[in-house]
Amino acid sequence: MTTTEREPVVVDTVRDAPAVCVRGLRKSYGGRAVLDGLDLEVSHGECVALLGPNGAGKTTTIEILEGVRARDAGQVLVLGEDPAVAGRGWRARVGVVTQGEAAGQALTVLETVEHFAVYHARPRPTADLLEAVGLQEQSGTRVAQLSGGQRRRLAVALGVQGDPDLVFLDEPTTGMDPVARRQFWELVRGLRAAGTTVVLTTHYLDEAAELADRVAVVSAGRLVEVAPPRELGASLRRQVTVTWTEDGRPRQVRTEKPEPLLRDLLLTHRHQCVPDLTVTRPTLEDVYLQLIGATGPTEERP
Ligand SMILES: Nc1ncnc2c1ncn2[C@@H]1O[C@H](COP(=O)(O)OP(=O)(O)OP(=O)(O)O)[C@@H](O)[C@H]1O
Repeated sequence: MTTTEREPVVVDTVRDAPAVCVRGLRKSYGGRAVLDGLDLEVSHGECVALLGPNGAGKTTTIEILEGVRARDAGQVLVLGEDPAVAGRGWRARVGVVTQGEAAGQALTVLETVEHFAVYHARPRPTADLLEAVGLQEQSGTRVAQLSGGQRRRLAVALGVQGDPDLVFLDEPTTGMDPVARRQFWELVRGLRAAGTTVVLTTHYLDEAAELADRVAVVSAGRLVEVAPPRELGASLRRQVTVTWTEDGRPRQVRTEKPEPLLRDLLLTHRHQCVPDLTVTRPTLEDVYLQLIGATGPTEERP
C-alpha cells in the first residue's frame, strides 16, 4: 500500500447507533394522549432509569420498546431494529421483566427456570441464576407458594436467563424487602459489568441513583429531563433553601446566593441565634418533585 492509499473507513451503523433510539413517540388511549412526543436515547452498555409519577407513561413506553404494544407515531429503534416488526433473532437479544406474573403456579422454582431455559440458545446456568436472585433456598417451592417479593425475583431471573444484550425491567423491585433489593442491585451491576444495556422503571429514587448512569424523568408523556443522577435538575440544585422562624411564623426563601440573606438575618438578630435557621440544598427527591411539578411555590430571591 502506498502512502497515498488509505484503509477504507468502515462504519458499523448498527453497532455505532444507540442501543435505544426514540423520536417523537406518541400513543393515545381512547383519544387521550399518554405519550406526547417522547424522545430518548440509551447507549450500549448504559443503564437508564425511567422515573415518573403514576400514569406518566413509563410502562407504555417500555412496552412499545419491547414490541408488545403498538405506537401511534414516532420512530423507535432498539438494537438497530423496529420492535414492532423485529423477528425472533432480535427477541433473543432482549430480556423483559414485566410488572405481571412471569410464570405459572404449579411448577417449582427450579422446574420453572429449567422449563424456560429451553427457549434460549445459551441460557445462564440455573444454579447461577437462582443464586444471583437469592432463590436457592426456594428452588423446591411451588410458584404459588412464593411471596410477592420472591415472585419478582423469579421474574427477574427469567428476564435475564437468556443473557440478553439489553434488558427491560419494569418496576423490578416493587414488593422486595431491603435485602432482596440490594441483591437485585448487585445482579444489575453484574449485568452492567458484562456490558448489558439496562432500561428500568422505578419509583425508588435511591434505586435510580444507585444503578442508573442517567435518569430520565417522564411526566405527562414527555421527557422532562435526562441526566446523570447527580446532575439532574442542575439549575434547581444550585438553589439553596433557607428556612427560619420570624415573629412566630415559618419563613422559607429559595436562592442561588444565600450569603446576602444570611448576612441580613444575622444583622437583624444582632448575631444572636436566628430561630430554627436551616440552610439546605435540594436532594434528588426535591429535584424530582420539582421537575414533575409536584411541589408548591416558595419565596424566590435572584
Ligand atoms: N390498555 C390501556 N387502555 C387504556 N388506558 C391505558 C392502557 N394502558 C395504560 N393506560 C393509561 O395510560 C396512562 C399511562 O399508563 P402507564 O402504565 O404507561 O403509566 P406508568 O407511568 O407506567 O404508571 P405507573 O407508575 O403507575 O406504573 C395511565 O393513565 C393509564 O391508565
